[in-house]
Amino acid sequence: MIEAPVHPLRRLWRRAPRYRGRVVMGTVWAVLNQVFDILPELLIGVAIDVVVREEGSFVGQWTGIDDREAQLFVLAGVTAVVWLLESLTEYLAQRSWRTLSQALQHDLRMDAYGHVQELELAWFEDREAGRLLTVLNDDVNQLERFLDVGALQIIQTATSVVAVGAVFLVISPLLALLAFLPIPVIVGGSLLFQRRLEPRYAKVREQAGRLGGLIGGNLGGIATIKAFGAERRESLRVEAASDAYAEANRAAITLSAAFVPIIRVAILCGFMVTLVVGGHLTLNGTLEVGMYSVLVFMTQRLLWPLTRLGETLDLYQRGTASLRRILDLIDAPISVRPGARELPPAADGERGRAVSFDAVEFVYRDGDGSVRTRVLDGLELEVRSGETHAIVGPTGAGKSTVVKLLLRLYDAEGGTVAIDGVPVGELSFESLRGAIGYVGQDTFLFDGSVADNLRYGMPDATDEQLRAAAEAAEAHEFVAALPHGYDTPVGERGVRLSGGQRQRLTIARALVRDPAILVLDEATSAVDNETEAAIQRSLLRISRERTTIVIAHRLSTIRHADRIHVLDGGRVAEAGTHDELLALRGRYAALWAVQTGEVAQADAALD
Ligand SMILES: Nc1ncnc2c1ncn2[C@@H]1O[C@H](COP(=O)(O)OP(=O)(O)OP(=O)(O)O)[C@@H](O)[C@H]1O
Repeated sequence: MIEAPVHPLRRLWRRAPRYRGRVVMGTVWAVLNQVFDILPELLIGVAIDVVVREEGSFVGQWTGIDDREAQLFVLAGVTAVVWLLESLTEYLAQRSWRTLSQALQHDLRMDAYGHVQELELAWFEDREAGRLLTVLNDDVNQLERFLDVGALQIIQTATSVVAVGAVFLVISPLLALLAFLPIPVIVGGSLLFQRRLEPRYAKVREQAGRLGGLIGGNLGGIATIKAFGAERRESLRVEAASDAYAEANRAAITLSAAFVPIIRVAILCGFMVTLVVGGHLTLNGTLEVGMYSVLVFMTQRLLWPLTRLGETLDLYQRGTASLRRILDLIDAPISVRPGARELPPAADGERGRAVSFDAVEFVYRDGDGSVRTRVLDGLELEVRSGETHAIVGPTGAGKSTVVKLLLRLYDAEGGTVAIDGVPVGELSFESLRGAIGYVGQDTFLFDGSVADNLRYGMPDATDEQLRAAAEAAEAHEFVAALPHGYDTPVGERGVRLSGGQRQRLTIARALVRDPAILVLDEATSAVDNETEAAIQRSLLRISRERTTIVIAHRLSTIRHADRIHVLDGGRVAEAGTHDELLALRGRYAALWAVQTGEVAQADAALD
């Protein structure tokens, strides 16, 4: 049996018990406010009653005051008190709902963002960052609007229908029946509207997400767009997405705009019935004049707020559609969860940690679990503490994947990845990732100063530690020459620095934490010869004190490694020192011949 989906408001109610008291209080203020809001209209009827009925008036009987002038003063006093109470409860209701909506939108945004950060990398690969941004911003704002305005409107409308209905019933059950006749039509029509509007709003949100995703992606890749002269093409794509968004909105608006005029007709019928039938009853003496005027006013009170039902349902629709997306994001299951263990203290005199891959299997999968790419198939690899190992192999062999499994950016599907014998899955993320200094292919820097970026993995690092790390990565010299030294802003993603400078800073950033294991994934792939030589020199220095794993295409950079693993077909095809591998005359020897051969040919061409 398929379980019916739980309504998003119910899901919210269940997950936010700390807000329940505030929702109840906000509702109480809103109900009281509506009651005080209706009372002045009753008082108008009472005033007319004073003028028409002389001594026998309601106020006269109730207070025992005969003088009609005095009766009017009493009435004015009561009116003043009612108005004051109406204003006060209005203030309290508004304040309750608005502060509630602020607190809730903040919490939901933070819950969603916090949860998204916990999700594994594979989850992000199936989604566009811009779409997530839309949920975290637009959807949260939409919900805020509903709580600010819509929730209050719903409570107020419901209260006024019930309160006015009660007054009608007391005064004239016949007229109550007649005045209420349009209500089923209005409510039924509204619900019908709502049902037809819902898919249209879902489409609007969907298109907003697509548009956000496209623009976010384009702004991130603006340099590539410019380099390929693709501005016009991208403008057209954004235009198409923006058109689709406007079109989706148009479809929703066409329907929602028709709502109020249709409801007005129903209200007109109810109003005319009260006017004519009530007037008739008054003329033949069945109904007091004061009562008649109360009922005419009350019909307005009863039916007019229902014209807002369309707008309210609009807010409700948008709000719940957004809430569903936010809650779905918060409830997205996390599949790569941290363990609870800490790494045991390093053995005496050991500066590094041992790393091992034992029969490791790994497959990249699509969101539905189907195989996208089979990468590792029984990988065996061991790095002893303090040694420097290199992983080489043809492009796409799975070298980067190996280190991503070590960092647990993904989880292996079979076999064990371990540090000092402890499977990485059992370690807390702090312990695991705190032990590893990772320099990826993508030299991502954050908007901030050089020092901010260096401190990223260790916020309380001293200036001396930053400088030592920068020196080890041969970055100190160029940083010192920047206009503000370590305080120079690097720009978003480090755009104000050269590729080589960024590369050296990312190495320094990893070193600030003095990690037991240093992982360099193609750290010299995008740099000039001078930078490569600088990184080579610093590598020799920094790798002495820790375990180092280097992934490299240029074999010259890793020829001094303690051991080189040649990855092919999902496993280590050959392993040994540079000399041993050359002697083997296998894959490595062939790769080496190609690379050195190229150098020899280039040299020959230059001669
Ligand atoms: N997120 C991903 N989703 C699906 N397939 C992926 C993903 N990342 C990598 N792959 C695929 O997995 C294989 C191994 O990728 P990996 O990046 O580990 O290779 P590599 O040996 O580091 O390559 P290179 O030397 O080009 O950097 C490749 O075929 C790649 O296309």
